[in-house]
Amino acid sequence: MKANIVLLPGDGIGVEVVAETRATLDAVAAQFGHSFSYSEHLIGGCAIDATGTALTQETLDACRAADAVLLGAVGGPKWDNPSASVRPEQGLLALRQGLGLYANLRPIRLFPELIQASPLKAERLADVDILVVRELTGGLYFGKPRIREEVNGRRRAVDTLEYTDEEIQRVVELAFRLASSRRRLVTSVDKANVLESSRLWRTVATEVAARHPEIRIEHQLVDSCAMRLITSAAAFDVIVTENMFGDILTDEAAVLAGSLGLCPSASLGDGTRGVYEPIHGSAPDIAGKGIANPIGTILSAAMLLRHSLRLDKEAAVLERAVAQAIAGGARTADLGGKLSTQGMGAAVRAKLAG
Ligand SMILES: NC(=O)C1=CN([C@@H]2O[C@H](COP(=O)(O)OP(=O)(O)OC[C@H]3O[C@@H](n4cnc5c(N)ncnc54)[C@H](O)[C@@H]3O)[C@@H](O)[C@H]2O)C=CC1
Ligand SMILES: CC(C)CC(=O)C(=O)O
Ligand SMILES: [Mg+2]
Repeated sequence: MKANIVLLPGDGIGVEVVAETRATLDAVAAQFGHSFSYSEHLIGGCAIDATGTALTQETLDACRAADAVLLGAVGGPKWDNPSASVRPEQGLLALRQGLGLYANLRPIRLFPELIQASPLKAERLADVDILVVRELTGGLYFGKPRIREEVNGRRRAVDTLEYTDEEIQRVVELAFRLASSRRRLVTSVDKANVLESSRLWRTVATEVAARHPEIRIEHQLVDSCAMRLITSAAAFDVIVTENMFGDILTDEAAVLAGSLGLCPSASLGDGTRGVYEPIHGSAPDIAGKGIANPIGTILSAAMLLRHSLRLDKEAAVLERAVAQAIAGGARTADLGGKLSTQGMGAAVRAKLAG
């Protein structure tokens, strides 16, 4: 098949992990006789430097016209001035909103050979297989008003956590659909003991659950959820939650896997187009050294093959190649190894045909 893929490497290690993933997608295409064409566009800090804005209309239009988008990461110290009027992260938020990608699927799966890479005891990690469905275009990252001002000599700032019932319903509905082909448990995470928006979330989640009697629902407060992710992660199947809660809980859950650099994601809306990106950021502490782990991005590309291109077999072959490379001892520095980003990509490609 022919597919038009937009690459948005972004900033920092985003550039390094996307380059390695493109080479890996090319290897998949060659193996199965597909033709993937790529166009590369700016987002984040590099877009601010070139154009003054973190997401140009040109980049957004290219993404709208593509079959799928592969993104690295945005941000870095160069653009971190708290008084700056434009920030790299705004580009990513605008892209997600502009493409209507309201659900971010973040699977947390463990490779048995990496159990020792996690600081947690092995017995806490047995049977962990979690899918976090993070709401992506609402909640605290998008609510209005958003204010920063000075009033009577005092500095004041406001962020707003706002949801409509429709925004909650569509993402929770998706979580239930996904749970139906898994272990049939949805954990809806909120802060309903304090937040009005969470009480609406819990009410709507309960209404959605009533339409899916074959699937169990449990409600969990976000603070105790953070604790259970460490003490009893295997008890979770699908977690569905607010934008910022999901952002934070998934970085925590990455510790179960052994490294933030291993974890992929798919940002999806109602159609087949999606944005696929690792859950990590631009990692300024290791950027430019060629040592970032590309596996989170390569596994995001596998999600791209499955969700946007409907290439289930190719996705499975790529995921198997990653598993075999890791089983064969391939390790970047975050996993205690010595492989470079390119070395890890090459180790995966070496297992593709096998
Ligand atoms: N989706 C995105 O584009 C995201 C962007 N960011 C941005 O990234 C910048 C840095 O944020 P941080 O809080 O430092 O989070 P980060 O995720 O960039 O890094 C956290 C830690 O994990 C390590 N790490 C991350 N990815 C890795 C990989 N692939 N291989 C090996 N080690 C890896 C880093 O070296 C660092 O020690 C900020 O500007 C932030 O806004 C943060 C999260 C998501
Ligand atoms: C806007 C992003 C920087 C938020 C984030 O950390 C993420 O999506 O993982
Ligand atoms: Mg994050």
